[in-house]
Parts: sequence; C-alpha cells; structure tokens
Amino acid sequence: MRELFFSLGKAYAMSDVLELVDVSVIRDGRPLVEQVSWSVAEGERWIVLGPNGAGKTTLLQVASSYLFPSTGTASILGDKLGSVDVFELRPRIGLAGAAMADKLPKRQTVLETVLTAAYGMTAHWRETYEQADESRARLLLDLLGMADYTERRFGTLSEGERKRTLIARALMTDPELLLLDEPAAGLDLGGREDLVRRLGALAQDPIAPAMIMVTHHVEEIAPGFTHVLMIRQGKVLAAGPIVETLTPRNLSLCFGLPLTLEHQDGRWAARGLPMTK
Ligand SMILES: Nc1ncnc2c1ncn2[C@@H]1O[C@H](COP(=O)(O)OP(=O)(O)OP(=O)(O)O)[C@@H](O)[C@H]1O
Repeated sequence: MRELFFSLGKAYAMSDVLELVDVSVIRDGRPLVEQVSWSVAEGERWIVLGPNGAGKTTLLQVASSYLFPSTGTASILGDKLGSVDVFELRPRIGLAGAAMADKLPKRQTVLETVLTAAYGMTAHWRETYEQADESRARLLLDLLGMADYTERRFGTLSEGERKRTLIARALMTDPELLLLDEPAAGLDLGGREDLVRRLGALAQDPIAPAMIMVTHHVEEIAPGFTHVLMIRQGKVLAAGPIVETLTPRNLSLCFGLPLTLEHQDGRWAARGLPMTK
C-alpha cells in the first residue's frame, strides 16, 4: 500500500537531501539567519525548533528554493541553488505551511486543492486531470483522514482539516523532501494529537521522503523524528540526533528561560520552572 504513495529510486547521493554551508540571509543590513551549516540525509526526519523570530521560516524558504542565501551555498536534492532551474526542482519538494494556504483559492474543493499540486498550480484551470492523479489525491486524503471532505470547499474547513489537506497536497508530487512549517499551529488538543499520530506514522515509514518540520513546541514532535536543529536569533544553537541534542540545557538556552524537559514513549514535554519568591 505504502508503495502507492512513495517511490523508491532517488537520483542523488544519500547525504544530499539538503546541504547548507555558511548560509546567511541578510535583509536591511541585518542577518535573519547567520552562518548556518546544516546537512540532511535521506531517511532523516528533522525538527527545526526555536522561538518566534528565530529564523525558522527563513531557513525553510531556503530549503524550498524560494529564497537564495545572501552568502554561503545551499544544495537541495543534489543541486546547488543558483545553478539549477528551480522550476524543475520545486515539484520534488513538498511544502505545507500557512504561506501556501494563503495562496489557495477558498472556493476550490478539497480534492481540487490536492490535485492542482500535480500540475504545479494553486488553482484549477481547465486542465483535465488524469485518473491516476485523482486516485492518488483520494488515497492521500484518506491517509490524512480527509476522505469524507473531498467535495467540501477549502475555505470552509476547520484549521485542523485545512492543515491535513495541505499535507496531502504537499505529498501529491511524491516529493523527495517534505517541508512542514508549523503544521500543528492553531490546533486544539485533539487536533494536535491526531496530527502527531499521522506525522508519526509518516516519520516512521522508511520509504517516506526526508522530512523537516518547523515548530515552537516540543509537544508537537512525533515519535520517529530523528534529528533536531535548534535555532536562536538566526544562529544554530545545537544540531544533531534528537535524543542527544534536545536536552533541558539546550532547550533553556534556545528559549531564554529555565525549562524542564521530559521524554517518554517517544514524546516530549517541556515546562518552565516555578518563579522563586
Ligand atoms: N523580508 C524581510 N525583511 C526584513 N526582515 C524580515 C523579513 N522576513 C523576515 N524578517 C525577520 O526575520 C526574522 C526571522 O523571521 P522568520 O519568519 O524566519 O522567523 P521564525 O523563526 O519563523 O518566526 P515565527 O516562529 O514567529 O514564525 C524576524 O525577526 C522577522 O521579522
């Protein structure tokens, strides 16, 4: 069944999903991210964790080829930004986030919203879809628990339903790299837990694409995520295998206050220390 979703043959070396070397992005003379070096290999599932304004979305924009570094080099799926046609690269990258949601027409059905990704478009426009594409879109919507919503208009969905539709959409092109920008933001407890379960299944699937998920909250990290990059004020504070790197000390440094951290059954929970009188 899974083979329907993800293909096996990849055209790049294992280590080459993403390779940033000394990447800085500078706007108005200020670095939004500074001297970031980071590599993501096939099979790895990364969390990018950090406070508001740390530079997480900026990094994801570089990883999705929508933003070029001001200095340093970025290679995505074996191709260096600046010497590759990004329009050939982008279908190989699945991207789900609020910025994408804003571009999608609200009157389009959920099925059309997912299908248009197969054609590199955001809106339905006279193209006739192939049966195979429609079958894939329906299967992905089913995988994300959206099978009963295919004819609903995208604009009428709840936040949780919208988030799950966007992930199905991001998987439509069978990407080699899946980028999720705060997929659990705005979800209630049930919605978050449902999404964490689905992302956990995806993360633990050995033939699913390499994944990078941006979040502010350790509670949103699903079992199966293997690595974490912790970022503060545009700089990498720590990066590496999650169990070694996601420590109370690093988390406290990252968010700038003393925090306790629990890790149980693959899930994480953080709490601030009580105020001393
Ligand atoms: N085009 C721009 N010009 C100037 N500053 C920008 C631009 N885009 C982002 N910034 C600033 O860069 C910093 C990093 O922004 P970014 O959106 O990457 O952070 P983030 O970690 O994703 O934040 P959040 O968690 O709040 O979404 C912020 O201070 C933001 O105000």
